[in-house]
Amino acid sequence: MSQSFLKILGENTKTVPLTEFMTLGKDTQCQVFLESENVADRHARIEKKDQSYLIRDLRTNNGTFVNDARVMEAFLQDGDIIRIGDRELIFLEKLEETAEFPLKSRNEVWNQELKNLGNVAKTEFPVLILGPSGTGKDVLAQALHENSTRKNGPFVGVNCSALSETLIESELFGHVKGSFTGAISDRKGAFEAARGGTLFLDEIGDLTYSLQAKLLRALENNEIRPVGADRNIKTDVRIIAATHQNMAEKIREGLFRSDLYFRLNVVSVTPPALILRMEDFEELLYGFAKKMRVRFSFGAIARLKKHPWPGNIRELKNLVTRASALYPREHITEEHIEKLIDRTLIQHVDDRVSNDIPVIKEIEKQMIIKRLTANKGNQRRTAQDLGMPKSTLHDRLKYYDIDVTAFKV
Ligand SMILES: Nc1ncnc2c1ncn2[C@@H]1O[C@H](COP(=O)(O)OP(=O)(O)OP(=O)(O)O)[C@@H](O)[C@H]1O
Repeated sequence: MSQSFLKILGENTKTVPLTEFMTLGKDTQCQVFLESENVADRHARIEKKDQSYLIRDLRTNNGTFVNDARVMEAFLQDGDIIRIGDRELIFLEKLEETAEFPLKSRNEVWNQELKNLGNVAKTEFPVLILGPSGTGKDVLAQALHENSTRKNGPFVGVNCSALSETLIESELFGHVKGSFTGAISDRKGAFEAARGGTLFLDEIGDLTYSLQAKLLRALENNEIRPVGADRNIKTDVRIIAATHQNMAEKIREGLFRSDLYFRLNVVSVTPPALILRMEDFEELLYGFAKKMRVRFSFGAIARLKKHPWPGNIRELKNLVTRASALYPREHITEEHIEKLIDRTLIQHVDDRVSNDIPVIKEIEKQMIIKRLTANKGNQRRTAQDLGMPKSTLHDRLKYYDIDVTAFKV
């Protein structure tokens, strides 16, 4: 029998290989340490019997559950869900093969998330892509589609902020002739157009409240009703949604329905701001420069690296496009850069970008917390992983009020 594993679900899901004999509980001596109030010190035991694994409850009050049935002992089968107190674990006979994902990063944290997306892509789960403008949410949505089992079906994108309420409703669900002024013939909506494929709902945070209710109904029942129609149509789409808005804030302000948010947010991913993944900067720059046939001097690149990139990858791409248009066949130097940098974004900090700043901070905070957790509070390794000097990490910890001792085990 090949190596079996236990996947411990939770905020920091981890997978541990099973040995001949393991105890599970909240005593730190347990091989599988489960920190939770409803878990007994020594709660259950898993032992290898012949070629199988047997789980035994250690006479606890709360009990041990396998696939929702309380058990005193049970042989485990691949995919069984074990519940102990409020912790859930999955028994895996072998690890799933990791599906490749075409997007990669030199930033270790982001690269790990991209790797996980290879597996996410293969599922039917909705994905919510959050984060600042220009970070590649659209690119990510397309990559998810192209690596899904629906890749031979259509990828249909709808920008939920671009049109009036009536037009968006018709854009999403379609309409029948005469249902509103201008509806001169029947029209299929995006749900229909994306049948068998992926529907990408961009700027979902801008969807009006009444359309949020209609979208929720469509997702819950897998059916839609075109505007003016008297019958529903079954749908067959995978949903990917994206927004640069701070959704927690929108929900708090009563502008976004939490029930729709939870439907969309089965898996969420936040591409980091460019400034937080500068390890990728040169590769991105060279990629754009090659396509647009411009060359940058070392001095120019050094100058570009000092720029804060509030418009993220889009801003970088635009700068290279501007360079190729303004200085064709020239070698771009530091002097050119001063003229090429888009100061409107830095000086006036337009509304979208200023709205993004809390999001950027939240992403940075979450990245720091993730690395501190993985490194058990080790600041040197955390700073190294995040590609920042230790002194910067200290400043950030103070700024975000993160207590490092909480991560030490
Ligand atoms: N990894 C990448 N490699 C190359 N180009 C990229 C990458 N990610 C994004 N881009 C380019 O950057 C630009 C912005 O990307 P995209 O439109 O996906 O961002 P976005 O986060 O969806 O922006 P918005 O929130 O404004 O819709 C696009 O021109 C895209 O082609």
